[in-house]
Amino acid sequence: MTKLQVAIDLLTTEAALELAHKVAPYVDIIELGTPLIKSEGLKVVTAMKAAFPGKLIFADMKIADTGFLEAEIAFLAGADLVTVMGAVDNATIKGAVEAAKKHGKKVVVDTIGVKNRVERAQEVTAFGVAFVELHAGLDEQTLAGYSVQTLISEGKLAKVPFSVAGGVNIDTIKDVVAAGADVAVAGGAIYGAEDPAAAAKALKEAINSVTVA
Ligand SMILES: O=C(CO)[C@H](O)[C@H](O)COP(=O)(O)O
Repeated sequence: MTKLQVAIDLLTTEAALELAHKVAPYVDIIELGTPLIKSEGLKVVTAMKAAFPGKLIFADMKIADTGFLEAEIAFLAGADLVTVMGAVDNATIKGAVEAAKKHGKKVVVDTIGVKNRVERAQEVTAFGVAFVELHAGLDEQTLAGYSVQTLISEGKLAKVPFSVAGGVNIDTIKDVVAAGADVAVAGGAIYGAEDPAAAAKALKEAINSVTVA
């Protein structure tokens, strides 16, 4: 079953916790977005894990260097999953995976800016990462011609564990599930909704309505 991940791209711990309390019944993974972590520090990760010990806490660190060190500080703060950039040196990804093994946690590779996402997804999967995030960032999503369908097609081709992130919403989430994604990531479609709980519930129901062959 595809998991639903809420990406919290808000800027304060208070706002993040308030949103998480509304949507937690419908999501499997709570992501603390990169701007949130940069704004609040890793104490937001600690606060979220303390509030939701039964949820997977995803720290979107977007690690680009010192993979072991940066992954370890996020794991020690309470993260279950951390992101490392797919575009960086393999040594950084392998270092983060080593830290994950030491702490019994997981690494996700984020493919923002990667030219050949399918090939890179296959390469980094061999390093022992949990899954690869086929991802178009918030800036890329504003460019003319952007479509989340590109990421969905790449997921089908890659044949490795993957998530899709980049404007996933109620109109596209069933395609994400049908493509075999392990995780569907929704940020703006939840925190930007008038009723975030209703939006998260609808996304979860859409996931549940799809049976993957
Ligand atoms: O990691 C991110 C930006 O770098 C976002 O959290 C991710 O893209 C999901 O948010 P949205 O659904 O609004 O695109």
